[in-house]
Formats: sequence, structure tokens, C-alpha cells
Amino acid sequence: MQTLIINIKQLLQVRETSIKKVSGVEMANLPILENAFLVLENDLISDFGLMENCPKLENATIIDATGKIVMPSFCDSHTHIVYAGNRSGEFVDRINGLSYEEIANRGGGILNSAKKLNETSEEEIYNQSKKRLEEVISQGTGAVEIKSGYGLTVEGELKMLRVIKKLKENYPIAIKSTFLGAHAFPTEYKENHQAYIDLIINEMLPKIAVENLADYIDAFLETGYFSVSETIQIMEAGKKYGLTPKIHVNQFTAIDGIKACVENGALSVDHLEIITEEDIEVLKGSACMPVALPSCSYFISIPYTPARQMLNAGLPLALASDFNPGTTPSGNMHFVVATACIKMKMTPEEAINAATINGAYAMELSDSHGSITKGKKANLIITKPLHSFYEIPYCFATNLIDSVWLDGEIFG
Ligand SMILES: N=CN[C@@H](CCC(=O)O)C(=O)O
Ligand SMILES: [Zn+2]
Repeated sequence: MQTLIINIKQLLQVRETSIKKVSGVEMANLPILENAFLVLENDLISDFGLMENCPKLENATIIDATGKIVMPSFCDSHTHIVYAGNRSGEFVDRINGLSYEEIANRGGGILNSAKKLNETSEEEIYNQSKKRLEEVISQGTGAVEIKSGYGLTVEGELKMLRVIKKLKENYPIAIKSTFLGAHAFPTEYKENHQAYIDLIINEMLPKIAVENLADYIDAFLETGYFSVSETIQIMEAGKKYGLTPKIHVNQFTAIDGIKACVENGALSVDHLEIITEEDIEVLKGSACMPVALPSCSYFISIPYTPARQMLNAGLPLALASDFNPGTTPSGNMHFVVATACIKMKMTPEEAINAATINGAYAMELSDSHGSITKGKKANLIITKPLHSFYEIPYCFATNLIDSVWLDGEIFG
């Protein structure tokens, strides 16, 4: 099957040769073709160029994109889409003055979601989660990472990971699965952290490996959650099963966690709302992708990841949604890009690089996703008519999407 998209006003993120990621000043460069065509061959991008060189393809389906912008789908490298119920009650508690920490200390937060998840059947969790996955696809996401971490029991964690596996099987979107058993300590292990860590290492990980349920391992490295040494144990254990670390770190406090993540070969470090000069030094020259989650900062009113400071230091940066029931009940990557521009002072070029090619890198998908490159997946967003792509972050709350494409076909 061949599709020819013609008269594209702006074709964004055009890369002749595949790149892995962009860093520092390179992030200000978003390669664009004005008045372009794009050819899709089955599930892949096969050609692109200026309209003056547009080929005549007798058998192709023609899509006229006059006035519209075409870009690669968003690559959302950090979500918790699989969960049960919601935490709208805690949302109102926060409006009434409680902090995220105070709610967690009262047994709310992650433990609240864990209780709901363990009381809900696998089928029901799948049905709730697939609606969220369909929603983010319709909002332009074309590759996504999904974490466990609301089970916190052997059965609960396996249940979540099996739901992720089923989503992988049933949807034409690239999904990476991350085991986050180390998301919080269940109440019964509050005074005996090592026993829970042993449960993760000796019972959860071997079972996950047998069923091949995870690509990565994660932990919530944070004051009051997993300490640096506890997270090191988790990372080392995961690596024995081939699971590369992708770690929640520096959300509320900086406790030298980033150094441990880099030393343990983490693919990404995520959150980074609080970051020190030393942390930035450690990231320089490493292969670890820093990931910012601005919708989380927005929703729970915490600082934004200091993008400018990090880009000025030459670091790359990816943007992801953090879709979860507690701190970010949204997976809308358009809002993420807009918020990065408005609140983190990223330029539209930087934000789109961060939400496409760098997001792909943080899921080891840059060879197949994240740019308009021949041979990459035909996963695209076609916008409604716009004057320029600057309107993508500018119109932060307007649905600008005309159609989304996965594997060369319109989704939905
Ligand atoms: N911070 C840790 N984990 C999630 C929130 C989890 C929750 O509150 O349910 C996050 O990335 O923000
Ligand atoms: Zn998260």
C-alpha cells in the first residue's frame, strides 16, 4: 500500500540520515521542508522532498495537506498509563491545602493506587487502560513507555505487566514496558525496607524474566522512598536480567542519585525538577538522557526542570507526559510541548526535538521513530491548517490534530 501526501505546508523534523538524539545548541535546529511531499510505503516512510520534485505515483492514495503541517508522532518515554480507578479525591485535598507528601503520609498517593489495583481484575484494568492508550494515540503519541508500580505485590506487579503486554499485542503502537516494583514501600514493609527489596529481587524479577514482561527497570529514588543505596541494589538486580535502568530521580530533592544512575548505565533519568551543578556535570558526556515532565510540575505545583540551564551545559533533554493518576492525569504531549515552551522557556524547535527524537532515544527507538527519515515507521501527525508550527505550542489548549497515522494508516 502506497500513500502520497502532497502540498504539505511544513514537514517537520526531516532527517536525511538517522540520528540517535540531539543535545545542547543542536536542539535549536529543527529541520523543516516548506511545501513538501511525503511517501509512505506500507508501514514505513519511503520518500520525501519538495513539491517541485514530487513523483507521479499512479497507484498511491493521495492525501492533500494544503495549509497543514506534518510531523513525526510524539515519542512519550515516561508514562504510568496502566492503573485502576483515579485519585480525584486527592486532587481536591491538594486544592484544600494538603501537599503531595502529606497525602502520601496519610496512606494516599501511590499506596492508594496500589490498593485499588490489587482489588481490580486484570480484565478490568486492561479495559480502563486501553481507553487511556487510545486517547493518547488520538492526541498524537506514536511510541510510548508504560510502567508497572501500582501493584507492589508479586501478583499485582505481574498483573500490571501482563496488561502492558496485552496492550503491546493489540495496538499498532510501539510500547516499551518498565518494571517499577520499587515505586513505594508497602505499609507492611515501612520498617523493613530490605525485606521488600528482597521480594523484588528474589521473587518479582525472576517471574518477570520467565514471562519476558519487561524491557527496563525503574525505581523512585527520592527522600522518603528509595535511597541511593537501595536503588543501586534494584538497578544491579535488574541488569542481571537484561533490564536497563530508567529512574525517577530528583523530583523533590537532590541526594546524589543521578550519579548512581549514570554509573549504573541508566538509559534515562526522569523528573529532575531539582538539580544541582554536580548533577549536570555527571550527566555531561554520558549516554543517559535527562527527561523532563512539565505536566507533573504544572499539576502538583512543583518547580519545572531547569531546561535552559541544562541545554546551556550542552545536555540533551527529552520531554514526556508522566501520565499517572496522582501527579499527572494527562498524556497529552501537545500540552507537554506547549508547557515546556511557556514555563521552561524552551523554543518550539527545542521542545519538538525533545518530544520526538530525544523521546525515541529514551526508549531505544531512535532507529525507527522520532523523525521523518526514509525507512522509519510511518507514524505521523497531520495538523489542521496552521500559519506555522509555532502555533503548536502557542495554541496550547486547542486540538490542532487533523489525523494521526500509525504504521502508514490513519488511526481511529
Ligand atoms: N513520582 C513518582 N511516581 C509518579 C507519581 C506516582 C503517583 O503519585 O501515583 C510520578 O512520576 O510523578
Ligand atoms: Zn513517573
